Amino acid sequence: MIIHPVKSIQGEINVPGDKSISHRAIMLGALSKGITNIKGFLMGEDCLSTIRCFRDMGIDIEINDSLVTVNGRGLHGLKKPENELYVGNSGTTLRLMSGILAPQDFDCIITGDDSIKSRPMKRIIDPLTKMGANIVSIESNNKAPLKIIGSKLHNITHNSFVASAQVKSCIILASLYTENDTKIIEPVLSRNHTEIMLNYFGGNITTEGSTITSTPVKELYAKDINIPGDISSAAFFMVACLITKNSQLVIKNVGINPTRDGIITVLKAMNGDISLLNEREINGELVADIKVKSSKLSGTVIDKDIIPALIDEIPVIAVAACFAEGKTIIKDAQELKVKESNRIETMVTELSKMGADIIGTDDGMIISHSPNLRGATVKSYNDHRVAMSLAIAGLVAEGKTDINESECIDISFPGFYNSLQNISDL
Ligand SMILES: O=C(O)C1=C[C@@H](OP(=O)(O)O)[C@@H](O)[C@H](O)C1
Ligand SMILES: C=C(OP(=O)(O)O)C(=O)O
Repeated sequence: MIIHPVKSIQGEINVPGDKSISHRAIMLGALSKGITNIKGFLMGEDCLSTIRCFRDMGIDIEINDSLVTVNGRGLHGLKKPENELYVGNSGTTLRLMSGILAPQDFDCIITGDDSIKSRPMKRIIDPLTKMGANIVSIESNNKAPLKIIGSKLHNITHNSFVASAQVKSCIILASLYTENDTKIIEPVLSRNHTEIMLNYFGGNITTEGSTITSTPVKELYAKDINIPGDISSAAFFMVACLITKNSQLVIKNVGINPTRDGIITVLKAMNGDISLLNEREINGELVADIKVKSSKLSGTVIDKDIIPALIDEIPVIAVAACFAEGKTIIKDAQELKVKESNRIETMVTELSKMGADIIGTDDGMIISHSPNLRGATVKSYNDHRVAMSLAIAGLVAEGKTDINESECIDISFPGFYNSLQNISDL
């Protein structure tokens, strides 16, 4: 992908559907009795991987333009897949599905691409094993491929060492197949889309602080779902607009769930001119239009409790930080090292090539005011968020930015380049 500097960002856009909610809509639709119609589903590769896996387990899922219809077969309706389940690049698919597979009455193998095979799975193997699951890491390295031998599960109380919605959701989904309450205690409450959607489908999940209690129910019931735009995708345009002169943008219909809205809090703390319009609730999720204007940013400290609410946005926050007076310090974000790439290493390496003053630390980055970025040949390490963050930097760099391995953007944001063209002179 080639990016040239733009004069300004203007207009109104929609971003594709929320990735986390799209995965969950397929999974819970499949496990419910009846038909779930999904509007606003993200047709990105990760979510299509979730569809493929459920089709492989006998779930009839139709895609008609932008409408996805899941013919749910209830909690006990999945069939043994004929082949290995392949999740592609999607950590969410692998970790959430493991919770669904562990209590089935069949065995299967679940695997994915090279990036997936390098990501840690002990964090789900341990609690699932404590629940009575039989999971074998085939290479004995606590990573995928995993062989999951369906077993009878029981409830647990799990103190999670990491605020991870994938770990939490994996355990909640497994707990649907137990008899008593399961409790999960998180260090900080992570994104709660699973809890919201399960309750919407007739489940029984309660949350007090960062303790989640799942009370098993006999059956889930299908319901139609409207998925809002993904705040993680909107983040790229929010930053693009803030750092480009004479710009103003409205991003319509974006999910602003408080467990996801850290990007808004942080960009406002950096002096970003951001306002929320038309706030409303759809299927239990908060939604708004986000209005952004070019701003003179200042540095900030991002740490502790807010990290889970903006974990996927840190690569693009690093770009914003180059344009902020003073220093921006990002701490307590070790989780960045175990995403699609080591996002501390990859962002530091590639943004440095463009002239950013950025230093990697063990748990984050320190970025100093370095607004004179220059175009360069950079690469994404096949990490969609890295590719898109570098593209945003390219919009305000001098000269041409050539991003290698940019196809991975389709994982979460098909049409990203066209959207940029729609709001600028790119
Ligand atoms: O549950 C989810 O949908 C996700 C949770 C987060 O991962 P962790 O649970 O590993 O923090 C996030 O980074 C990922 O993009 C999506
Ligand atoms: C980390 C991400 O996704 P996943 O864990 O599902 O691969 C992401 O989309 O940034």
